[in-house]
Amino acid sequence: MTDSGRSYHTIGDPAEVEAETESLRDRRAAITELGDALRTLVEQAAATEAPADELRRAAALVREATIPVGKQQRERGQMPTADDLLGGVRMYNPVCGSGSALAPPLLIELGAGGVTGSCTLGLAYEGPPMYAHGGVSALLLDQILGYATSASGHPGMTVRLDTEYRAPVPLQTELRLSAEVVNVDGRKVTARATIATAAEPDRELVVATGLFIALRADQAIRLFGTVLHPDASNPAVAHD
Ligand SMILES: CCCCCCCCCCCC(=O)SCCNC(=O)CCNC(=O)[C@H](O)C(C)(C)COP(=O)(O)OP(=O)(O)OC[C@H]1O[C@@H](n2cnc3c(N)ncnc32)[C@H](O)[C@@H]1OP(=O)(O)O
Repeated sequence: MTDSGRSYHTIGDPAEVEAETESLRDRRAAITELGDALRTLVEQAAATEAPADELRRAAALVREATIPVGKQQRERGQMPTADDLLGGVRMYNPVCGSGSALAPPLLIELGAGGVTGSCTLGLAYEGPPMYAHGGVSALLLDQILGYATSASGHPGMTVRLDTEYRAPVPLQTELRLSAEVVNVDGRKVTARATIATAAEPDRELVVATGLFIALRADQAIRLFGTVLHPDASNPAVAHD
């Protein structure tokens, strides 16, 4: 991989490939390190009771931190160079990505017949006092439903998400999510997912049913062509 990280699917000397792999691993570790620091910042900023002068000092430090991070930015049509779209590596996914300050992150594992997830939501995700915002629950559920449909061999896009809030989701509490595909009808895939606490995994706090539609080839190309099929029109592809 080049230092700029623009191309790591290279074929060549094994030693060089190993070095590239190590470089990619190191960059992903650094992205995760920054993500961890940002998550701590976001959580502490949501919980802070510090006085105004301390908050202004912190704001100045954060503004300074944006300088090195902002130096090399990608465009919308470019995948992050640390990602592996087909391999399922999405470093900045806002639910699972270890590089995303927005992601709790949700850790997802593939299991027999479905997928399970775990995370703990801090005060930054608060909706009703002490409990998670309902939109955050829907976000987690949409993601794990998407994983379940993909893992079953029927990837698609969400066209409908029905969410039933049975009890509030507590913050600062280890959560367990699970999802499984319940029906496949041509391009339409239906899956069910739940949120519970780790302490009471059978007590369903939020239950969602998602309808996913598998994209036709022409739709996939129309929506994602530049990133799925890199060519000369794709600014994400290095031509140097
Ligand atoms: C391991 C790695 C993991 C990786 C895991 C990654 C997980 C990511 C999870 C995140 C998922 C997302 O957020 S996805 C982002 C949010 N979703 C979107 O932006 C999707 C926006 N929607 C669309 O672009 C479009 O609806 C398409 C392209 C998906 C489908 O369009 P289409 O092909 O024209 O579909 P269309 O003919 O209208 O409908 C096909 C069939 O579905 C039905 N249908 C369509 N919409 C609905 C609906 N809302 N409610 C009920 N039924 C519907 C129609 O009646 C029809 O049934 P019949 O007549 O055939 O019976």
